[in-house]
Parts: sequence; structure tokens; C-alpha cells
Amino acid sequence: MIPRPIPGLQDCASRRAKQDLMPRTLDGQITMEKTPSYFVTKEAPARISAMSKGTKLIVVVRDPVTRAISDYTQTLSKKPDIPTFESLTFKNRTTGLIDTSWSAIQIGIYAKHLENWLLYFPIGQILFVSGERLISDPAGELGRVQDFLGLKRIITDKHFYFNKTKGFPCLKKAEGSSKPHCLGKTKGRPHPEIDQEVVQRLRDFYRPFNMKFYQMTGHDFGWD
Ligand SMILES: Nc1ncnc2c1ncn2[C@@H]1O[C@H](COP(=O)(O)OS(=O)(=O)O)[C@@H](OP(=O)(O)O)[C@H]1O
Repeated sequence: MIPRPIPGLQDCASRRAKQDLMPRTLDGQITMEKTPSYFVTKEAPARISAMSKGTKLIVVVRDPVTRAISDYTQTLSKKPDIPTFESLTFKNRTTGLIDTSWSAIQIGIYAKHLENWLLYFPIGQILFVSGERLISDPAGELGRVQDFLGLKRIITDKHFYFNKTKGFPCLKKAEGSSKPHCLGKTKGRPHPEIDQEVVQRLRDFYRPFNMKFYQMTGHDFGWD
């Protein structure tokens, strides 16, 4: 059971005030909250643990190189004048020194972020969902989520079809409707073409962190 959520990472008083505005979780209900930045926020594990040690945590991860490019694509869509991905990647392009302070790069060092969580939560309380498998086998991945949450497997293959144009699975029927439902326009956007040498340098950079992450989670995500 996931307890009532922390609506943000504010101080306790404002957190409680916000919680009081939220509906109560009734028996048989699970309250969920999605805030991607929690995984990389230093204070989040301690605060969530202080609120409820039993909180189940779900983290969706994908190849950190693709993640960085996707992150950049998102920023570019809002600020078209930013420097190129290639120039932001390096502190010094000649020496090949990666700028690990750039958030697009930093967020993908999953092993480092996970270490913070493991100070407060056992690994069995965290489910790692593969972003790649959410596309190639959504029902399988959601099967794992349902098991982790102790739910009956209600969502299965029957609920999805693959939309080739979008390159994503879509729901055959949206909740409360008889019409199909696909993810929005910002999902599956084309990414800019990145210099392959830079991509390779990033692959080399992430490899040891990925290996450590596989070891910590006991799961090979196949990013190499
Ligand atoms: N359900 C599901 N399955 C697989 N992949 C998914 C899913 N939802 C979001 N995404 C991909 O995650 C990338 C970031 O999406 P966000 O949901 O954060 O969207 S947004 O950037 O806030 O608009 C973005 O990646 P790219 O499209 O490759 O850039 C989304 O397409």
C-alpha cells in the first residue's frame, strides 16, 4: 500500500498543509504520486522515509545516453537558442572531459542516485521499470508493476495495440471511453542527430555506472 503522497519537497508545515487538501486514501485504494525529480533529489529519500518507511517506490529508467538526448530535445523545444548537445556535453571537448554538472548528463548516473535511496529504503522496496520495455512489451512491464503493488494482473496484452506511426503502444480503450488512447505529442518526438563520436564517448562514460546499477538492482537493462 502506498501511503498518502508528499505533494512536493517543501518544508514540513507546507507539506502537511498540502496533504490536508488531498482526499483521504480509503481502504482498497492506493495513492500514487509521480515526481520524476525525486529520484535525483538528495533530500527526497530521508523525507519520504520520515513520512512513511513502507512507501513503495517505482523508478522508470532508460538508456542514460538516449535519456540525455531526450532531455535536451525537451529543453530545445522550449528554448530553441541553446547551444548544441555536443557542446553542452563537454567541459573540454579536446580532452573529452564530460560536463557531469549538466543535468541532462548527471541524471543518467543512476547508480549514484540509487546509493542515496539505499541509505533509507531496502532494494526490495524499489521497482525499476525499463523505459525500453515499456515500449516493446508494455503489458509485461506493467505486469511487474501490478505484482510489485500486490494487485491482480488486470492490465494485460489485450489492452494495448502498437501504433506504428507513433512508434509507441497505445491503449485500445481509454478509461471511461470506448476510444483508443495514445500518449501525447511530446512523447516519441524525433531527437536531433548527434555526432556519433560524442554518443560513443557518452556510452563509454556511462558504462561503469550502468554496470554498477545492474549489480545494485540485480537487473541487466541491456544498455551496452
Ligand atoms: N509510457 C511510456 N513508455 C515509454 N516511454 C515513455 C512513456 N511515457 C513517456 N515516455 C518517454 O519519456 C521521455 C520523457 O517523457 P516525459 O513523460 O517526461 O515527457 S515530458 O518530457 O515531460 O514531456 C520521452 O522520451 P522521447 O520521446 O524519446 O524523448 C517520452 O516519450
